[in-house]
Amino acid sequence: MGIQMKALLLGAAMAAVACTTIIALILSLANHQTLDRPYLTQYGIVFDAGSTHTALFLYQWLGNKENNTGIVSQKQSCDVDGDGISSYVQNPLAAGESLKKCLDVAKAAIPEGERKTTPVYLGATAGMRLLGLQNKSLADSILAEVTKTIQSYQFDFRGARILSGMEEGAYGWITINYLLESFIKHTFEGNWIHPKAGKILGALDLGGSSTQISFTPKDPVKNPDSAFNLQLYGYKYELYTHSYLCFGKDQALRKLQVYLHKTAGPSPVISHPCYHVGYNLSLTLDDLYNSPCVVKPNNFNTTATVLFSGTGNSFLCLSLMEDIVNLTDCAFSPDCGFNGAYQPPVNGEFFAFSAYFYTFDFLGLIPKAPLTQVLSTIETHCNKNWTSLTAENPNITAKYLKDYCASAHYIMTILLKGYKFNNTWDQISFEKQVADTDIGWTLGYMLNLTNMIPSEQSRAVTGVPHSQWAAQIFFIVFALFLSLLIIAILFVRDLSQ
Ligand SMILES: Nc1ncnc2c1ncn2[C@@H]1O[C@H](COP(=O)(O)OP(=O)(O)O)[C@@H](O)[C@H]1O
Ligand SMILES: [Ca+2]
Repeated sequence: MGIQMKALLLGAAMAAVACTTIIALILSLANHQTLDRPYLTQYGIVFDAGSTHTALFLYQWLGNKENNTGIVSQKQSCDVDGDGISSYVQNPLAAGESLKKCLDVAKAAIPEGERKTTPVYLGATAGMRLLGLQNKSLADSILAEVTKTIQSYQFDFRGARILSGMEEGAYGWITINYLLESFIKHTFEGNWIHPKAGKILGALDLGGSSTQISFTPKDPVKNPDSAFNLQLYGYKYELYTHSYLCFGKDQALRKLQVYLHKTAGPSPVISHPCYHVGYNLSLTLDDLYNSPCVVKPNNFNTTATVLFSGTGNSFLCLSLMEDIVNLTDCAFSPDCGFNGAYQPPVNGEFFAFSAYFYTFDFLGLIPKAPLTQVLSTIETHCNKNWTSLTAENPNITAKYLKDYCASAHYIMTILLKGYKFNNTWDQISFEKQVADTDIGWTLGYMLNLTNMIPSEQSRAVTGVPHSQWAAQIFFIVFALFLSLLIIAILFVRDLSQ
């Protein structure tokens, strides 16, 4: 081949490489720009109206009119002052008022033009579930008041309602697996792939009034009351989920106080093995029995008081837990949780959040610790006297500090003996957040109600995140440079021959 022909071929090759690169760059830039323009950031708000307190979560994602499937993250959260909305039985109006501070925070965080299209949901959990069972009209009037307050803001209000226990469990499971990209994974090359089925995580949520367990069992769920079927990104999941009403941390510890009261003698001073030595708690019988989760004695004197006096006996505290958690009666044996509930054997890894996390975080056992260390840490903690415990933890409110010993033993009882993690303890991680987003049911709830998790895979393609766009550009430039280098080397070698 003549020198002229070689030069011509070389020129053509270089032009081809340059053209391809320019086209790829333009396509990449166009893709990047449609997704990264600030006005395409969309927002969504969910209130978690829990039994002990309400929190607002503000989510954001990049989206456009045609494709509402951007990657969702938490922009901000806000704690509502005061107790949960179910505590406003005497003054439902004030339940509505209590939300204003956080609604103002959200309003300030969302650009004015986006507020009208920002969906707002309020979901209430076990506190309102219990109130609804006791007095439906009172629960409805609280929901009506929170509705009025949210409607007075210029957001797109989409309703305030009480979630069922199954929904609460399933949405927590969706949140975790969405954040961990277990349903669909965004690869470096820009594709969405279905990760290995084995990487789906289970969810363990310990609230104040109820507790949920949700996971995909190895075998089909045998009890239809606990099966939750989902189709996400073209894949079907059969979830086992169960919510134990009245077995949240606070209601369980209330059951324990009532058990101690009912089994104690006539003395108004009752020993409490889960309370620290030196800690005393005085309660009227009205307060003690003021819960739909306990059975009131006949004709009791509501104004009489009892004094729970801490004895700091870790062993006794643990054994008492089996008096409030029924581990024996079950019609589905051996497929049982606790309290007679059906449960297939636990499967895979789990994230434990909410009060599971708070308790283990306080004890320094996060994200996971060997079982022997967990047991010895709990014992050491329970044996501390109240004076030294409060001195060691000046910034922790007594409201929580008094209960970490009892909560820890309650947690160990339901995890090891209730759900039967006794051989799979190392599969549980105690977590609060994934990718700066809180773990709870709220994100899963919003993703579901805004149809942001398509059931078919075809709609799953979303925007290209900035980091990936940068990587694409880098590779294109690098490929161009490499091609030119190779061509130049060939050319120089040819000339010198
Ligand atoms: N810092 C903390 N330390 C210990 N427990 C906490 C802390 N913050 C919250 N909790 C507990 O987390 C639980 C939250 O439950 P919540 O969501 O209000 O109820 P539910 O989910 O049953 O409606 C409560 O038991 C509360 O006491
Ligand atoms: Ca909760």
